[in-house]
Amino acid sequence: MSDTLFGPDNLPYGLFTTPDAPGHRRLGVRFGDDVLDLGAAAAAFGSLHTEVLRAPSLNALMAAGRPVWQAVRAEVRAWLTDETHRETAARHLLPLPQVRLHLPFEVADYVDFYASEHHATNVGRIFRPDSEALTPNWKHLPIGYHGRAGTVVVSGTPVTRPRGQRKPPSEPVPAFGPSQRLDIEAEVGFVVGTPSTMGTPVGLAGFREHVFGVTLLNDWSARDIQAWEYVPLGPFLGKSFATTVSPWITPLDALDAARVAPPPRDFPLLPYLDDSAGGIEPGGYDLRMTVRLNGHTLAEPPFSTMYWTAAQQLAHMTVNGASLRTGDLYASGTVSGAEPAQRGSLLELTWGGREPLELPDGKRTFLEDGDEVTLTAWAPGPGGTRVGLGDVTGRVTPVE
Ligand SMILES: O=C(O)/C=C/C(=O)CC(=O)CC(=O)O
Ligand SMILES: [Ca+2]
Ligand SMILES: [Mg+2]
Repeated sequence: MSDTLFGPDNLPYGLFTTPDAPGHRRLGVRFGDDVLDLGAAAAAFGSLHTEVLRAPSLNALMAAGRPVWQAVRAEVRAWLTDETHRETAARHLLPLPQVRLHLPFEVADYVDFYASEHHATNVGRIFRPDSEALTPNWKHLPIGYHGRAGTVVVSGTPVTRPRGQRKPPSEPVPAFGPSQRLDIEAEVGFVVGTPSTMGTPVGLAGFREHVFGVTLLNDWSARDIQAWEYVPLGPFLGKSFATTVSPWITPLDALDAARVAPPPRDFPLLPYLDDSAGGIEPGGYDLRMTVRLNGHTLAEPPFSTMYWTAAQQLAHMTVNGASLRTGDLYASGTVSGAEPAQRGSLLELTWGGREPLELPDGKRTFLEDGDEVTLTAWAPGPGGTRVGLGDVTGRVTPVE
């Protein structure tokens, strides 16, 4: 078990059904290549938290708050690892191939940030070659936009090629049709558990109290639709057709050994974003991501290079008094490192489609029908172990 990505220091949460009871959604914890049926195990062990663990989504546990998250995590770990409990727990373990995984929580609001300096610089150069790559606000606040919560889907859900308006600069009027520049964005999503009160901002120190866990996320993006529609209000239909998340939500506590300081800041930050003061935990996470297209590795984006941290994004998102709801999902923004092989989108990897990638199955700029994209990631765990994030996969299907 020591070299698994899903050992006793990880224990991510998911939601599953079995073929004999397809309508009965059950919470599970991944352990190696098995799923622990949480509700059944909780009842067998007489857990105080049986009710939230028998709920048909993660929202009840997420809303219960950090003390309950910590208590449940300690219990589950004991069930799976203590000699006295293992026999009982084994009765509630199911092999992964025998279950179907579902979107594990009800998404409330969905927000996407733009926090990689390398990504933002690359996109600025590609989309706005005649302007400064970074806008004047970029290093003073984490830029974000509101996405579409209802089209967040679980890994494995097919993604239909979106249709829309597109207008290359060379054309006088827009045309309508299937996107010809369908892209991916390799991101990390943060899932809010504990809600907050309207009018009361959540400071940097509130991150651990409010954020339940982490998921990999693919922010599918139609670059031709996006480039024509986004001025002046930002991304809209170019991104709202689908966003894929992992079926496994990794608890923040599983990523403690992966915490790192973010890159040095180029400007002093306003107090509500300033994490250089004493007493604030390092806000970065050392997550090593891989992007694959039809099995070929395209890039290895390093999350540790993100300029803005998830704690700063949460503080910014609430500084105006906006409240948090259980199930709010906010994404980091595309993760791109300094090296070309660390870029988290095809837009950057092919420099706007001008430099096709040479793959074993031919040249590639943007996604073709039938393409399958997979994001994976792991983080350093305690004592030299590794903590895996759940994979995020999606295949592009043609539009009728
Ligand atoms: O700079 C732009 O015009 C647009 C950038 C994006 O694609 C928005 C986005 O999703 C941000 C990100 O993933 O980092
Ligand atoms: Ca994005
Ligand atoms: Mg999206």
